[in-house]
Amino acid sequence: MAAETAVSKDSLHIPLIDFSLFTSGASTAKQETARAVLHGFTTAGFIYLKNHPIPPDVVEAVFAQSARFFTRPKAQKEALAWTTARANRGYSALGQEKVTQLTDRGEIEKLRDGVPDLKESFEIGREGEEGCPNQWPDEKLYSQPNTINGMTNGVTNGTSTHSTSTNGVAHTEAEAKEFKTVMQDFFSRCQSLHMLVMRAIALGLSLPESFFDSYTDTGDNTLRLLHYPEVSKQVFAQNQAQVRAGAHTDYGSITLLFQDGRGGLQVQSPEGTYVDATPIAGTIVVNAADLLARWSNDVIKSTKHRVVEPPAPLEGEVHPPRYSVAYFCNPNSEKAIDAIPGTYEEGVPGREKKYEMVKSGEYLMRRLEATY
Ligand SMILES: O=C(O)CCC(=O)C(=O)O
Ligand SMILES: [Fe+2]
Repeated sequence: MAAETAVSKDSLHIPLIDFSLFTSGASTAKQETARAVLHGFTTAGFIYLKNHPIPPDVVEAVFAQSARFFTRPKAQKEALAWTTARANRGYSALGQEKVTQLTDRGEIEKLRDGVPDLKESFEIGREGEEGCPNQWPDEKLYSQPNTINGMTNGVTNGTSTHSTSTNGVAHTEAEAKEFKTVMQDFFSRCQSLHMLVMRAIALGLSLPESFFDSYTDTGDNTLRLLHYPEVSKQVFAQNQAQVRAGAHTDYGSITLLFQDGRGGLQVQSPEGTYVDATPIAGTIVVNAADLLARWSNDVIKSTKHRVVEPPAPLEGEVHPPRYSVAYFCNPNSEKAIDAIPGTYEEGVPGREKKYEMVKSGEYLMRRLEATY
């Protein structure tokens, strides 16, 4: 059987799918798996994948590098700051981004001032995109000794052995290079997985398996490392509205979400309640996002989700930090996105095409500009 169940509550049923049956199964199993993937996206908007092509040690290395990155002194992280929606790369401090469904800037500002999200993040985009360099620590922090010398936190100024320290543990230039290597490798593995999941969707929709390939091969995607710092239980107790990340939908085609074991991710059920999307070791949570919902004439669902106080019983007063890694996939930015064949029928009431054609990159930019 292709699918077990990962989450089942309040009419929200998120399947747990053995993806190896799609990537290397016999043709019947492959077809069934493709249907299960599509079914998950047209009902819950979410699936969990196990036996996927990204090896556990690769994911572990990404989490280790991410945790280490966030221990860098604040001044260094700020030297790698996220700058513009067009670039969409770099570091965002706690409370800077408020993910929300609102598009009015004034309303977003008000929200942000009220209850900031308790998280910091670092975003990495496709390498080599004209005018949008990644904010790699080895390039930005170590190549110009003066930049780093001006910072408040300890830096050893040697000619070839620049290192930076937090809590006595040095961040070396070699380590910064290793960070880049690990993230670039992971980025391309996730890019390939995006293509595979889109192939499963194509097959599930009875389209040629390669239907989406020319939409997904550039890799105009964003890798986001997320750190939700440790937080006292009191913070949640004192403010009912306090969350680690506010309820939102994602913008692009799909998101690949890797979470640690802490918990706190919740998905909105058809009944409107928020249901725990409990971590399952070795799996990837994959959700459909807004542009894919639009592209599929809303056959596929982009479901709201959020990150709240972890549900696990807590010893002591402080919730430990939580780390997650989200890989936001988008159709190639220059592609025109118009309803997928078979998801609409002109002249059939309730089945008409609902949306105008939109350019992928322009759609994403509009959404990002409203968020930051
Ligand atoms: O940290 C998580 O588990 C979810 C993050 C998320 O939904 C996002 O960054 O869009
Ligand atoms: Fe999200």
